[in-house]
Order: sequence, then C-alpha cells, then structure tokens
Amino acid sequence: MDKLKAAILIVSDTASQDPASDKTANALAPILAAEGKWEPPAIKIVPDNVFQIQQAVCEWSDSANWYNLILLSGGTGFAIKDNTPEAVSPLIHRHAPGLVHGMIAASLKVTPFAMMSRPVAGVRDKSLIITLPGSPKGAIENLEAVVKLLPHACLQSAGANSRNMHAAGVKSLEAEAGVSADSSSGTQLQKKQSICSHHHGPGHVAPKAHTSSNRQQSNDPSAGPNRRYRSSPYPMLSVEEALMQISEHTPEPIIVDAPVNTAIVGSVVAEDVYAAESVPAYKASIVDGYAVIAPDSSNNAPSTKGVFPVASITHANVGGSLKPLQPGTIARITTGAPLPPNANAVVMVEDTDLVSSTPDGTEEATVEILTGDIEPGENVREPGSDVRLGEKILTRGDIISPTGGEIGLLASTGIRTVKVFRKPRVGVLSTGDELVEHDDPCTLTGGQIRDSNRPSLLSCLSSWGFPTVDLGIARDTPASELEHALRDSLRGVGRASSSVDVIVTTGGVSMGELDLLKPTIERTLGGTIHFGRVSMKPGKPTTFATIPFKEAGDGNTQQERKSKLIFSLPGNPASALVTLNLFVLPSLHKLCGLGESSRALSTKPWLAPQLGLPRVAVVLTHHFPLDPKRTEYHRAVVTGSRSDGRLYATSTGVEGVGQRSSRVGSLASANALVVLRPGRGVGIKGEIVEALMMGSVYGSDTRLIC
Ligand SMILES: Nc1nc2c(c(=O)[nH]1)N[C@H]1C(S)=C(S)[C@@H](COP(=O)(O)OP(=O)(O)OC[C@H]3O[C@@H](n4cnc5c(N)ncnc54)[C@H](O)[C@@H]3O)O[C@H]1N2
Ligand code: MOO
Ligand SMILES: [Mg+2]
Repeated sequence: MDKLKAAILIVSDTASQDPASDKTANALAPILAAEGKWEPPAIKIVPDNVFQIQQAVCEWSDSANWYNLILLSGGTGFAIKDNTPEAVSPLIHRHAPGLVHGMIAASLKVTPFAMMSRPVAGVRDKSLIITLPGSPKGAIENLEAVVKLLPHACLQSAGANSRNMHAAGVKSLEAEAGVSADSSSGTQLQKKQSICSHHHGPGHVAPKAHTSSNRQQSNDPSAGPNRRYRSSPYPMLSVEEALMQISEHTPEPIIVDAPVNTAIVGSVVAEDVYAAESVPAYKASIVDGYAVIAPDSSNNAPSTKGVFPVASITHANVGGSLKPLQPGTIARITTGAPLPPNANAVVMVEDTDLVSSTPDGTEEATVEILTGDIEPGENVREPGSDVRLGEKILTRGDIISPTGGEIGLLASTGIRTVKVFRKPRVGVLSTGDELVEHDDPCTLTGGQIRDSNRPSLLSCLSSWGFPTVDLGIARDTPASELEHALRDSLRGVGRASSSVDVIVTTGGVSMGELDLLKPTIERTLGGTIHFGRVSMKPGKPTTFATIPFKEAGDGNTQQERKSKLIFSLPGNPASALVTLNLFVLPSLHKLCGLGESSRALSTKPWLAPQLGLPRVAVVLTHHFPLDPKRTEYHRAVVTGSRSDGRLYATSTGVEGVGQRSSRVGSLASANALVVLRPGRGVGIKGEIVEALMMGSVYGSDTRLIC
C-alpha cells in the first residue's frame, strides 16, 4: 500500500513568531512514523487566527495534492484567543464525534482537565481533520488514542471500499487498537456521543434581528425543510440603508504602480503626478517654413525681408547636433523640428518665394522672405512652454478618461508608470441545479432553464471597465459545490486564476430549501451578512456580505485586504441586473478610487463623480403603476427633448408581465431605472420623478406627452 499523506498545523501565536519554540510537531511526527503507514508529515505554523487556520486547512484539503490526514494542534481550550474549533467546524462536511469521544475518554484517564479541551474531528472532502491540544503531552495522548484507526478512517474517507478494506486486514487494525469488531464502528460511538456539535439549527436558536455579533442566523440546510424558517430572519432594509451598509463595508481602494497604457483607462490616479520631461524638450517650430534670425535689440540682425541662401535643413526627427545659423542665412525647417542655434523665429513657407535652385536642380539655393514683420519667438514653441519640467500634470483623484487627454499628458512627459487605484476584479457565479449553459445545444427538459444571468452580468461589468472572471455554475447539490466555488474564487484557484475582490452570485438567496447562499456564507465561510432583504422591487432578497480573507499585498502594493465582498443577487434575471446596477456599481466605484476622486474634488462638487448610477429628474410619459410597499426600480427608456430640454421616461412594459422580475426583456433597450416610491394607484403621466441612468440618452420630440 502506498503511504498516506499527513500534515500537521501548529496553531500558536508564540510559535508563529518563533518557530523554534514549538515542540509539538516534532513530538507528533514520530507517532505517525512508528505506524509505518505515513509519509513524513508536512508541517506549518499559523497564529491563533481563524482565517489563517482555515486557509491552511483548505490548502491541504482542497488542492489536487490533498492530504489524507490534517492534524491541528493548539487553540482548543477555553482562552479567549482559542478559536481552532470555531475555525475548523465550518470546514467539516461530515463530523466524526467518535474520534472526539475516543480522544477525550483517553485523556480523562490521565487528567480531569481533559474536560477543558474542545476537540473537533471530521471529514472535509477526502481529508480527515482532527484537532489536538496544544501541549506536546496532551497532543501525544490524544493522537495515540486514535492513531491505529486513522489509516482505516482515511482510506474510507478517500472513497475506498470498506468491504475490501476489511478483507485486506482492517480487523487486525482494530485488534491493534484494542477495539472489538462490533464496537469499532463510528455508529456505536456516535450513539454514545457526549460532545455537543457546534451546529445550532433553527430548532435551537430562535430567529433574531440581525446583529453582527449574532452571525449564525441563516437556515441550517442540513436540518431539513420542515425545520427551516418560515419568515426571513433578516430585517428588511430600505435601499438607502442598504447602500450605507455597502459603503461602510467596502474597503478603501488599493494603490498599484501601473504602466502607462490603455489598460489604465478608467482608472483613478492615486498620486499627484509631475512632468518628468518638459514639452517640448527643445525650441521647436510650430510651422513648416524657414528658421530665421529676427532682429531684436540684442542681435542687431537685419530685417527678415529679402533674399537669403538656404544654409541647412532641419526635420522633425533630426538627430545629432545642429549647425548654428549664420547671420544672413536661413534654414528650412518642418513643423515640430528643433530650431538651429542662433535662430529665433520661423517664417511660414507661404510667406516666401523660391528665387534659385542648386545647379543639379534638386534643392533650394536662395529663397525670398516676403515679410519684414517677423518678431523673435514667432512660430516657435519655447522649451517647456507646453509642460514645464516638474509641473503638476495630474492630481490624485483625477480619472484617466477614455478621451485620451490624461494618457496623452503622461505619455508626452515621459511618465512610464503611474500610481492608480487598482480596479477590483469581479467574479460572477450562477447557482442552481436547473441551469444549463446558454450556448449548450441541448434541448431543455423538465425544469431546466438557460443561464442568462452570467452572460448579462459579465457584459454589464465589462462595459463598466472592470476585469471580470467567469466562475461558472455551482449546483445546489451537493451543497459543498457552492462552498468550493466560493473558496476557490477567493483564493484564486480553479476558474479564477488569480483571486477576485468581489464575488457576485445569482440565485439561491430567498426562502427555498435549496437557497443555500446565506447559510454557506455564514455557516461555512464564516462571513458576515450585512443585509439579506431590501424593500425594493425587483430584488427583495438581495444579500450583501463580507468574508474575512487575509491577502498579502502583491509585488505592486504593500497594502493588504482583510475581507472580500459577496453580493448575492436574486436569481430572477431582471432582479439580478437591476441590483447589480443599484448595489454593486457604487461599491466597485469606491473600490476603484472614485470616492477619493469625490474627496479630491470636493471644492468643485460639479466635477466630483458620484458613486453609482447618475441620478436625473424625468417626466413620466404615461401612468406608471405603484407598488403599495416597496420602492420600484421600473425599467424605462429615457429620451431627451430637443424642444424643452427635459428628459422623458417611457416604460419598457407596464401591461401584464411587463415588469415581472423573471422578464429580463424588461431591461432590453432600457437605459434607466425610474424610481417609483411606494404608494397607492399610479405615478401620474407628466409627474416628475427621479431616474437612475444606466445608458446614454438619445434625443426625441415631445410628441409622447402632448
Ligand atoms: N416564499 C418566498 N418565496 C420567494 C420570495 C419570498 O420573499 N418568499 N422572494 C421572491 C423573490 S422577490 C425573488 S427575486 C426570488 C429570488 O429567488 P432566489 O434568489 O432564491 O433564486 P432562485 O430560487 O435560485 O431562482 C429564482 C428564479 O430565477 C431563475 N434563475 C436563477 N438563476 C438564473 C440564471 N443564472 N439565469 C436565469 N434564470 C435564473 C430560477 O430558475 C428561478 O426561476 O425568490 C422569490 N421567492
Ligand atoms: O424582489 Mo423579486 O426580485 O421581485 O422577484
Ligand atoms: Mg429561491
């Protein structure tokens, strides 16, 4: 049999500072080695930090080179900083209370303090995870209590056929462990289990109002539909309250050094930028013509009017040094070319006549200048007259616009890299067993539907200029598929080759038993849901959460993010797009530094960009029905009137199913969301209301409201 792979994670603030102080890893490794069934273990040390513990465990369990056994030592006691069980519990797919019981029973024979340990054991994917006490003595006792069973448990967890394993001599293992065949199974021990699991289903904890300290409030999917909540535990926030939560929990933007090229278009500049070179760098001609010495008080030169020999030629890309212009001669020059030394003005070719050519007839020999009014400096750009060396060319908060002016300034002044706020990378994940790829040539059967959310959200995000990652579809069953998809995208493995800053999911956020997003975020990923319901139509179950995640700064930046954002949008296609526009965009704007821009321009508020969609006032061209309770974001076409300069809103469909949240067509051709506050009856034709602009406004006449 190939040897099994084991890993040991030492959880200790002290050992993470001073690895030499750890004695436990070296005490545990020989116990495994003595069994002859294990490869030498991988060893890692992390501080008592939930996220770092989870990251290390997931790296060992979720990668292609997964480990059969992951032992953790430390952080299992009652001290405030002891949080290893809390970090490991949510990662476990199948708990193994038998192992926990076995370890505690063995330790109790040695000391009653064994009751003060809080071990956790179970299987994540194919890896068996066991937590051990931090002291070498305690860790050894606990590991020795179960070590004989571990190869068997690990092989079964990895999918080996248990009958074959028994045939291959597992009974001998049991004998070695001193357990009889009929009492060795987990079921026997599970029946006697005395340690409470860490799961609190709805049966144990009544739904409470949302607070950040009361995090585990979503349905426990393993509890079954008969125990799910029958009213949402999430308070209903107004849109304004939801936007405040987003603003509060969206981290500050991160600064990176970026090369000056088209990739920075749309970025916000994170530093004041000063010209590295002057423009022009030399005395340059503004026109095609002849460089001359125009008279002034210092040179006593004769009038420029008259016939002159053409002494030299300078072109715009001239290299090397130029011969000084001798008095009484002129030099042919092209636009942008450097003036020869002594020359102080340029006469346009239109103000001259050819007098004679060279003997071979190919070149000008003498030229007559027809004007005597040339002033020194005429048609000349002095060095640094466009941009002075060291002059401030861009201010922190400026946007690199697609019109090209800012890139042009940077390029012309020799700036090769510039500090900008990094644009957030956004991953888009669809969820649901019913989903079929939109371009799958199959014929739909049963309750299948095409995944329209992913392509529509990805295109919308790209149109805003954000880098996107297509995270594919996560099935509802098994539930671990969703967890894996989310973890992989946070860590930058699988479909996300580098980690994303923001995850946008669609589907699975409402009240169904397969609506798994909220429980997965809270219970499995240790995230915090800041809101899970909003009083709006469409989009009521929109969910916003942060997931703690430690990400060291890359080579470009010293900063690090401490959390990532998850926007879990409703599955209905119109709801998903509307909420992407309404909630995700302002957060992305803050992440890419537009908030800084507003701050920088606070003295010129008319220039300061707003976060999120621009807001305008529109006139309704017909009656719009109102929702009695929720603010509606009614999809509409807004046109500008040439005659009165006002904006007019026409619904993309009020009749029948026009605005139904499943009807993504309500957004086709729409360029605005008309904000209809709740009320009775209708918004009256001619009434002025607020609208959020998603696209450009085209002109029209006013015929619609006459
Ligand atoms: N008992 C209640 N039921 C529902 C409530 C409620 O408050 N109580 N809210 C309703 C509202 S409002 C909405 S919106 C939806 C939100 O549903 P979920 O976010 O849980 O989404 P699913 O159940 O997964 O799917 C809903 C619907 O959308 C279709 N869908 C999902 N993903 C996609 C996709 N990628 N492309 C196209 N269509 C998609 C899915 O097939 C369903 O038809 O819940 C109401 N229920
Ligand atoms: O709030 Mo839902 O998005 O109407 O269908
Ligand atoms: Mg649902």
